[in-house]
Amino acid sequence: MPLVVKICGLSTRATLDAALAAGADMVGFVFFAASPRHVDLAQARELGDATAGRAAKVALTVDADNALFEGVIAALRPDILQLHGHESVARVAEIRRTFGLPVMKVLGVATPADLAPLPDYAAVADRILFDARPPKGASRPGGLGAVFDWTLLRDLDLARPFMVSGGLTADNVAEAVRITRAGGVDISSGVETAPGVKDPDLIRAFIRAARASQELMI
Ligand SMILES: O=C(O)c1ccccc1N[C@@H]1O[C@H](COP(=O)(O)O)[C@@H](O)[C@H]1O
Repeated sequence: MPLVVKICGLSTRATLDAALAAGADMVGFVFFAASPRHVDLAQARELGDATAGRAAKVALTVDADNALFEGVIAALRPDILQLHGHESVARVAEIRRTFGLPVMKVLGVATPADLAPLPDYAAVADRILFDARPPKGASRPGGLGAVFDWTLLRDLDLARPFMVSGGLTADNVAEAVRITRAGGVDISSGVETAPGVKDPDLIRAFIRAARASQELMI
């Protein structure tokens, strides 16, 4: 299976176009006001229209209520909902049922204990995304450029597709894929020159390195 490459936190037409032209499989848009990558609904509509079938659109939310989902879905028309907060297993199932869209639940990882809820989430989510668990008091639960110990995912036996994120760059993505055998990779900070400022050259370099990492595994 080809590696799924997601570029997240896109907020301008130029960087979205760079990600699409470079062959991103998924493009992510952040709906979380405290994030430097937050987009409003008008931006989401414009960026969503520009994506138009060239990649899967992912709406990233953090403990969102149904009203926010309704607005985001109407504006962006996402293909996947990324749940990056403390959504319970029941809430994940409810979101999936209510909005009729695939959901990708994020699990923050720092120690083996963080993987304990994995079977329950895997039973209700379409896809799992592993990210570094944010430090206490962090201003946001992701997009911090923090790496976790990928060996915690070694030999993972999961009945769902899973992706890895957290501090990925063009330089370390091959190692992350080699250790975790993830089916996909997701990046935000590692393709930026400052928080929220995406760089087309870094986007291209990351996608190239991610694709090359898979060739190394065959
Ligand atoms: O990008 C953000 O600001 C953000 C805000 C709230 C939740 C998640 C966020 N980002 C996601 O975190 C992971 C890892 O990002 P990074 O590559 O370490 O910067 C990724 O899914 C981002 O989209």
